[in-house]
Amino acid sequence: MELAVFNQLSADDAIASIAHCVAIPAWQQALAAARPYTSLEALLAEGDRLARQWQGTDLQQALSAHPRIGDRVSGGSKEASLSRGEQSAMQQADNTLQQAMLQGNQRYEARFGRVFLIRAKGRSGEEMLAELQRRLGNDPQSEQQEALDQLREITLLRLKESMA
Ligand SMILES: NC(=O)NC1=NC(=O)NC1=O
Repeated sequence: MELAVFNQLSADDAIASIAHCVAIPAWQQALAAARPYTSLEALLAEGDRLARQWQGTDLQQALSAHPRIGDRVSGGSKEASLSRGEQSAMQQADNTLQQAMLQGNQRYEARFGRVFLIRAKGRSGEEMLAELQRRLGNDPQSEQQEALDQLREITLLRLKESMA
């Protein structure tokens, strides 16, 4: 969408146009409320600033819209199609990698009590598995911060794409 179009939408339409970036209504509302933006850079900077305020509860809220890495992403929603694209590397993964990722995801969920979240775009399956193994060693506080950073990366990539 053109930035100029985004700037002049109604509040509800502006919120709806960026809702797929992350399932955190407060972020969507605040980003829409800070319009008009003079440039894409200004929009991305505000999206980043707002995302740096996220806490654990925001992470839980957002994870409802993020399928496990490697799971078949079903559904026709915009989020589901974005996830399928972002996680495309896992589609080519061989059985061994798929199994290792599934096992890693289950270990991660048992340890941290939530889905493992990683910015998948641009990463191979092997890279994501390595990151999963590394992060399994994190203490809960450090891991929450890493997950929040990854959520912010995914969100800003989606925001940038939607305004391209
Ligand atoms: N569990 C996940 O990390 N999911 C995802 N990462 C992405 O980059 N897109 C997703 O849906």
